[in-house]
Amino acid sequence: MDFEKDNTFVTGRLKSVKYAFLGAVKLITTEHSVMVQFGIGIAMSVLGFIMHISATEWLFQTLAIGLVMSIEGLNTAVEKIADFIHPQFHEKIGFIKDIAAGAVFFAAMTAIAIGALIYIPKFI
Ligand SMILES: Nc1ncnc2c1ncn2[C@@H]1O[C@H](COP(=O)(O)OP(=O)(O)OP(=O)(O)O)[C@@H](O)[C@H]1O
Repeated sequence: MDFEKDNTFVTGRLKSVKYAFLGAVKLITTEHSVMVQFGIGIAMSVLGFIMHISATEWLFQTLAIGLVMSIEGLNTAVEKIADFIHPQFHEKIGFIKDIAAGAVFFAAMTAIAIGALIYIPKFI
């Protein structure tokens, strides 16, 4: 069955936002890795309120949470495409999945560094 694209400017954009929101809900409710990242994001936000972090610290923390969840979502999409186009073992599929996971690693290390810079001085 062909997918009919809505090319109207206003309704087309509104539908894109709706599909994007539904996609975010699908990510959070079906993907364990995204559930974990979402849970960590909520926990860090609660900690931010408890520790009364500054506006600048909120900016960096919010960016870090968004960065990790976005890259994790894209990594999940890459994994799904890879499994769809080639479910069997293939060296190149392994390489593609590894480098997509590597992108999550960069984002996660950045978030850990930001978290450490914000909270370690408050605990020592
Ligand atoms: N079809 C395949 N061919 C070759 N290697 C694969 C294949 N599928 C997975 N792998 C290897 O296994 C690793 C994990 O793949 P998988 O799809 O389970 O990702 P994951 O990060 O564990 O998934 P999830 O995010 O769902 O927990 C990949 O990074 C890759 O090295």
